[in-house]
Amino acid sequence: MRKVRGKTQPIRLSGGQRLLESFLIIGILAAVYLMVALVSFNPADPSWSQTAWQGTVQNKAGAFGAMVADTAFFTFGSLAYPLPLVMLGVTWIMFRRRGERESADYMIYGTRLLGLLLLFLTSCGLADLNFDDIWYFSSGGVIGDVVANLTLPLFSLLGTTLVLMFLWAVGFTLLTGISWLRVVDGIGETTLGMLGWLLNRIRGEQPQTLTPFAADIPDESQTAYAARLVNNPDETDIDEDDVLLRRSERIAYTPRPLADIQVSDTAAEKHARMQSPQTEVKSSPSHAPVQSEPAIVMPERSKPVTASARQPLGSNPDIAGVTIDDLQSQLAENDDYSVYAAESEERQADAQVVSDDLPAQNRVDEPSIGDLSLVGEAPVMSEYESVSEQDDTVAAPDADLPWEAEASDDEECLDDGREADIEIGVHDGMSELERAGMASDAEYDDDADDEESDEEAFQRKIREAQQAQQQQAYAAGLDNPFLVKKDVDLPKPTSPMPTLDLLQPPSQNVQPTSEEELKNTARLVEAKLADYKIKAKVVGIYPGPVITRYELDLAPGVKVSRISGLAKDLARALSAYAVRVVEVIPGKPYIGLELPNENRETVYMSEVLGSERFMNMRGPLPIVLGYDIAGEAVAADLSKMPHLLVAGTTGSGKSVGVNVMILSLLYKCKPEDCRFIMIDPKMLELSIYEGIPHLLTEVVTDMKDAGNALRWCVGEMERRYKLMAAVGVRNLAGYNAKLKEAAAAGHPIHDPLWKPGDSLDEHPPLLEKMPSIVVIVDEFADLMMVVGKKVEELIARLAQKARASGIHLVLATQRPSVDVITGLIKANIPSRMAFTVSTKTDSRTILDQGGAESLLGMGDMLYLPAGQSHTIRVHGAFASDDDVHNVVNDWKARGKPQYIDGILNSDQGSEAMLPGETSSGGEDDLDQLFDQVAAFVAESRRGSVSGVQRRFKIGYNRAARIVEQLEAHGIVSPPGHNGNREVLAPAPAGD
Ligand SMILES: Nc1ncnc2c1ncn2[C@@H]1O[C@H](COP(=O)(O)OP(=O)(O)OP(=O)(O)O)[C@@H](O)[C@H]1O
Repeated sequence: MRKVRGKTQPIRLSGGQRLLESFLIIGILAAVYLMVALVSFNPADPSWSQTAWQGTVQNKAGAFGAMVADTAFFTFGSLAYPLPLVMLGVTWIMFRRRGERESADYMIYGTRLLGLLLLFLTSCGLADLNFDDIWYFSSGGVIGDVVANLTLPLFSLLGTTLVLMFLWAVGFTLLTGISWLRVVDGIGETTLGMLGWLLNRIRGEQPQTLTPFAADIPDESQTAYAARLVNNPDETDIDEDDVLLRRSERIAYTPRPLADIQVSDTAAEKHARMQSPQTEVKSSPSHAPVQSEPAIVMPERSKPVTASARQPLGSNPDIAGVTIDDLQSQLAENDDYSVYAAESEERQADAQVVSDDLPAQNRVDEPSIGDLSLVGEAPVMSEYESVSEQDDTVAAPDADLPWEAEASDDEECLDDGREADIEIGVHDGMSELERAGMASDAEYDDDADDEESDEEAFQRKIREAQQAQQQQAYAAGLDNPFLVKKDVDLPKPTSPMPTLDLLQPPSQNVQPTSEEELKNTARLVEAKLADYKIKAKVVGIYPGPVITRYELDLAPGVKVSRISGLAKDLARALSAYAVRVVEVIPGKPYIGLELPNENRETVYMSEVLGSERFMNMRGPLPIVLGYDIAGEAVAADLSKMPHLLVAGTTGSGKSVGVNVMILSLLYKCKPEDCRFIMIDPKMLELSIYEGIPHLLTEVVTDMKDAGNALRWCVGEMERRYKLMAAVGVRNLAGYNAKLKEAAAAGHPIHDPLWKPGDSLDEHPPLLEKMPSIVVIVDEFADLMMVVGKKVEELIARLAQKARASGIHLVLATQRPSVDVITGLIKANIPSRMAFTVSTKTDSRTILDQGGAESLLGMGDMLYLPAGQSHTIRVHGAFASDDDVHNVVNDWKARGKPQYIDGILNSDQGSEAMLPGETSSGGEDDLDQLFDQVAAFVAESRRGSVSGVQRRFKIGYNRAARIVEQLEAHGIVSPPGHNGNREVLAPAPAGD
């Protein structure tokens, strides 16, 4: 069954699907029945053409079966036998298409019908002419009789047979749409493949002697030395390392099938990827020795390829004409490839002269489309070739744009005019190669920097260790320098805000994909889609830091859903980790196919933070996310989101993503602009921020406190709303602007909500600037589990109203299930960020659409901005723990946090209470139900929270609080080992 892969079918079928499935079942039944009837046909049974009044019916399908079989034989003759198979085939085809709602193409239906008719008529006619009759039926049935009778007088027996055969072929094509040319191609290809295999096997058993420098050097058997060897066969003092002096059988090279050759993974993968149907024939093993001939320059030739040889096969003019001794001495002198690279320019010039003189077969040509099979030959490259290959890319100082430099050559070798149609994208006026090139130029400098910073870090640690030792160690073992907190003696930074040098500098060491490889992949994509009968043309290639997008122009009538369904098959066919299909590219009539790059670049946070886009952002809460597929920085404003849901499986890069957001805020916002409440059930991820002046309260790790913190936010939100109403503004920015304006005008605004007695002041205090508050919850599912439904209500309440009051939520979870990301939460949090998830359902839970299951992990994400339906693929920026530490220490040195005490208190005042909740605070403020619960507990002798919850129909939190109050009043004992509490109060009298 051709199931649409990657798509989970709905459990219940639609109306049409039900009918089709019933049709399938009935079709199978009818086919089986007909088969039984035909096979057990007995000419003596009563039927349309036979009369019998008595006796039992012999046909196993009964009297009806006998009639059916008789009719079938009468009509189609011996061709009645394949009828059940045809029936089965037709029902199966109809059934398997049940998921595809293709628009009715009457041309196709018409040709199919015509084809079927032709097939029937010609098959019956041919059977009638060529087969023996069965029983009393004509072998072609009545149809065959008619056809034969009509055509025989016109064409005679031979002519009729020929005409019918050709018409049969026409009918076949009309019905199935399979081209005979393809059939012929297929047969040819299989035959060639088998011949090649056979030849390979045969040749594999006969070792071949390959002679190096075949064109220039006389066969060694013709040399005087060889003659001496022949004369003195016992001579043993031959230099084993000398390729010319060794006996020819010592360097005998036995060609083996490619699969047997030990190759590096990369080479094997490349070979697999590059093998397109068109190139398979060309890559027949018979080419191998011929192609590898120029490469047999070194004795090391037959060694398996080493790591240094994992380079794409390309032109290699340097190697031509250089003698073995030259190369060996160079290698001995310069085992550092960079030195070799420095010399390559000079040698290139020399080599160019020499290579012009060389015989044609000794030159390695530019790889062209037809040479794709050569890629599989990578294992036969010598180390020298790969080194000089590196030279080609590394030592091209004056070629700014390597692709452009090679473009003219490439255009020449692409004789196929359509190549020019493919646009290889450079979105930002700066190609992928340029970026990587710049990064690799900077690499050497970076190395030096790295060394410096390592040294600095080391010395810093030593200093800290000494300081720690000087301090009185308050407990043995706790004076370990690695345990001591680092916030002592931090020098105060001089810059107003943290600088980018606190972050790891970008250092890319990634070989970008060549233009040729991209085009090859594009062709492969087209070929693979053609295998699935999808006609599409690659019209644009956009290489990015992590993936490359191929834009496809689909043939008219091809539905994009077919390609989406094939995502996994395509990934397999293209040997890719995952393929994501972008069904709609806004503003373009194409679809996108996103394939992971072979070499993935890391997106460093310092790069993205330093981007023009982020630098120029003016919003109140700017954050960076990473790079988009084209390598452009993606930045957003949290205040516009205004809340964000982050989800992805464990290890997908959520925490790094959240850290990047926090760091971006720390880079742009002062504590008076933005404050954080961080909730971290995992106790590891956000605790690192403890002590920065932006915190409103210490990082919350206890989930009960987390509930209180959210409650405080609700109270703060209500307070802010009242203030804004009193000041007459509609949002936080307006409020802050108005305060500033009033202060500048000499009329600072006093708190209009202040009442005497609220504080010890005589007059209402002045209103102060209100910062935005960002509430970050690192594992939201934990919070939901521990605190329960209340959290959902608090979050929903905050999410609905908090936007204007400048309170923003960032909720991260690794469990994107509907019990965590509930409808209520989803409806109120419009911005979503999905990292890799395991299933399409999870992706739908987060984004309301699939796609996140095809991401590549390590910060690869889909970002759905508020109010949009198109996701943006972003490769998340990477911030290491050291980066976070540095920025945190920088802020810690600038100031201490001023925590607000009440945030984690359970008594938040009436404003933070949810509907139906009552305030219950400290010891003196007993819950309204306290007396009743005390009476109940004393009477029932059970002091469990759940008992109180059930009896009084109250939430867990409140019940737990009341029970704690009972404990404080000595009515119940503290919980024992098993969590049960003993009732200490005496039972009521009369019990
Ligand atoms: N943007 C990125 N670039 C490169 N590597 C990344 C990126 N983001 C994450 N990683 C890598 O993935 C690893 C896991 O990331 P992270 O800890 O953020 O995952 P997580 O989803 O938070 O997992 P968990 O839920 O278990 O904490 C990181 O240690 C890092 O090596």
